[in-house]
Amino acid sequence: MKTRPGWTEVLTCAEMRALEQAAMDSGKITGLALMEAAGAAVARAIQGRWPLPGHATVLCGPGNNGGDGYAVAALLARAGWQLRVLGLDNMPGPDAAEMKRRWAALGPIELLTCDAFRAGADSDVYVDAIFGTGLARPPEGELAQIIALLGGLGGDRACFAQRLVAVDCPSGLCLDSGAHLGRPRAGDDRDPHARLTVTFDSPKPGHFLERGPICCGELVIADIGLRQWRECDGRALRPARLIAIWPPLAVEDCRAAIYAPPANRLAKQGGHKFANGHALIVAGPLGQGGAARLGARAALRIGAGLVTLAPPKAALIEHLGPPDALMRRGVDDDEALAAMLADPRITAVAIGPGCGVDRAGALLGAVLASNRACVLDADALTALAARGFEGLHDRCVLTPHGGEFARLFPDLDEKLNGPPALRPPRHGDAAHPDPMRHMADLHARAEAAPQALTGRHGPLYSKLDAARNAAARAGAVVLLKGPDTVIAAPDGQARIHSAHDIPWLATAGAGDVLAGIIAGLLARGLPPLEAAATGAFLHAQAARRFGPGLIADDLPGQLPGVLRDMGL
Ligand SMILES: NC(=O)C1=CN([C@@H]2O[C@H](COP(=O)(O)OP(=O)(O)OC[C@H]3O[C@@H](n4cnc5c(N)ncnc54)[C@H](OP(=O)(O)O)[C@@H]3O)[C@@H](O)[C@H]2O)[C@@H](O)CC1
Ligand SMILES: Nc1ncnc2c1ncn2[C@@H]1O[C@H](COP(=O)(O)OP(=O)(O)O)[C@@H](O)[C@H]1O
Ligand SMILES: [K+]
Repeated sequence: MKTRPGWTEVLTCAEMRALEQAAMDSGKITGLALMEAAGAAVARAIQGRWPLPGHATVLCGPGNNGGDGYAVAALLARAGWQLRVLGLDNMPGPDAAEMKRRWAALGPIELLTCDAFRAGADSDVYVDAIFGTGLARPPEGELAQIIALLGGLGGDRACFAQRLVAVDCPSGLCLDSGAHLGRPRAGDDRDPHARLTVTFDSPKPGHFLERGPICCGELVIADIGLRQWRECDGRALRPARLIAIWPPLAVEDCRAAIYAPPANRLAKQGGHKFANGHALIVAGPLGQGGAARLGARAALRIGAGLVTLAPPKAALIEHLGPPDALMRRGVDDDEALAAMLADPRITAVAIGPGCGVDRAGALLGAVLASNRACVLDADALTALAARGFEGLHDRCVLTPHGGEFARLFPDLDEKLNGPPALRPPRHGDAAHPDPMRHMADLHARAEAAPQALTGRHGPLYSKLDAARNAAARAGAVVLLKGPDTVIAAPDGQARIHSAHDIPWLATAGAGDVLAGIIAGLLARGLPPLEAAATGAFLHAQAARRFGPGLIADDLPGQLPGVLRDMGL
């Protein structure tokens, strides 16, 4: 798969383990060196934010995450910090054991118990190195109570939130799903909230999904020496099936994507407006035209060469106002729509916003039969749920919010929102005898059957799993909305866009604008996955640029500024 520069690659926990194992097996890099680099990255991040040495409490768990903790403690102590280290009396793996031994030469290790933790003096910084990517089941007993203490149970939240530094993740967070194991999926007050999370090599899905962005605080992605190895020896391992759109890093990519010459066959018409495509936005009956108009305006602003709004003839009168650039044509039934779509210059269709379920159901067949790139949103999704997926193709983009997703894919929604389905105890991914082969197998399986990959990654069924399964089943791109928007293609490729920083985007009509932006990008010839992912990013950027107080009508007008801010 071609990865464009500027996108941040995301690795599942299994992929991360396989990568580390392959690097170690190559003989070019040792586990101890990786752990030293990980510890150094965390210590550096702490010293960058607390420049004067102070008092730190480091909580070390039973595995390699704990090993990182001992490494951090040793480095901070050497830098003049006063340390208090709490750990377990188990025998960790060899690298963590070595780090523990090194720390033990510098200072004591108290047993990690609730009482000991509570009894200690107040610290400037608390380092959470209890669990990282190896969390396999909900924390229990003493460790669960300590994690709850970190969450600020008893009104201490503010006390910890500003002082908690998480190694890889706040403990208890599942780095594949972004949910806390053993806690309500929506999160509760006991989830630890870090000021800062330092992760290694690549972010994991859980940093962006569900509770992840809320609980991780500032996210630092530290190179621990795997980058160089990956670029040389590890090329074949490129696990780029999953890519996050992360606003600061996506800019270059959007520039390429939007202003690359349209890939559609009309490109040969050079600078003609048709070279930028023609988007058709289907509208609904009289009195319900606002949603489609919002979409049409967005499609124009994002650069579709022409945009036609198609309400029933009787509703044309509702659309007499601006923008004058918008064309209007009455379409009463599927025959009229099919006749209109016989014009090959129409390069994309959006149907659903304000359409009415009956009208959407009546017109859906003509949209799909035209084989055009299309966005199916709102009422078209409800109609689709009743009609079934027949006729969908790989240039369709479905844009459900959670409720529409549940109507379309009730069983997947049940898995996502029902009682958490824990995977059996660890897969032993890292212990695979041939990690190179293992990574290749993971990806070969995903090529053959994308759904085979899901459920293997983490203890919990994630929003990413759900979107991938849905896309594979529908044979279309699925964009599952929310503060974390997941976009998945039938071949298993996926993107994540995190919009936790812009809660004001959750406003009536915002989804209609998104449908219009994606339709405009499709009309311009962007492939469906790129149109959906780039659209989600630009939509969110428009909301960021406007700020609180936003209503959906404000979004299209922000798009020129968003493009300008990106230097376009
Ligand atoms: N070389 C490398 O690989 C590098 C790794 N790095 C670091 O290692 C971290 C991953 O290390 P990890 O795989 O050892 O997992 P970790 O998160 O420490 O926890 C696993 C331990 O916890 C246990 N356990 C799990 N759930 C439990 C529960 N509910 N309650 C109680 N116990 C539970 C589990 O036991 P088990 O499931 O086998 O019974 C196991 O003992 C990663 O996040 C990064 O920080 C970096 O240094 C870079 C180099
Ligand atoms: N909490 C949130 N923070 C940021 N964005 C959100 C949040 N919740 C929803 N969104 C985004 O707001 C938009 C709402 O779309 P949708 O639910 O279709 O609304 P409507 O049907 O009113 O247009 C989507 O782009 C979604 O991803
Ligand atoms: K941790």
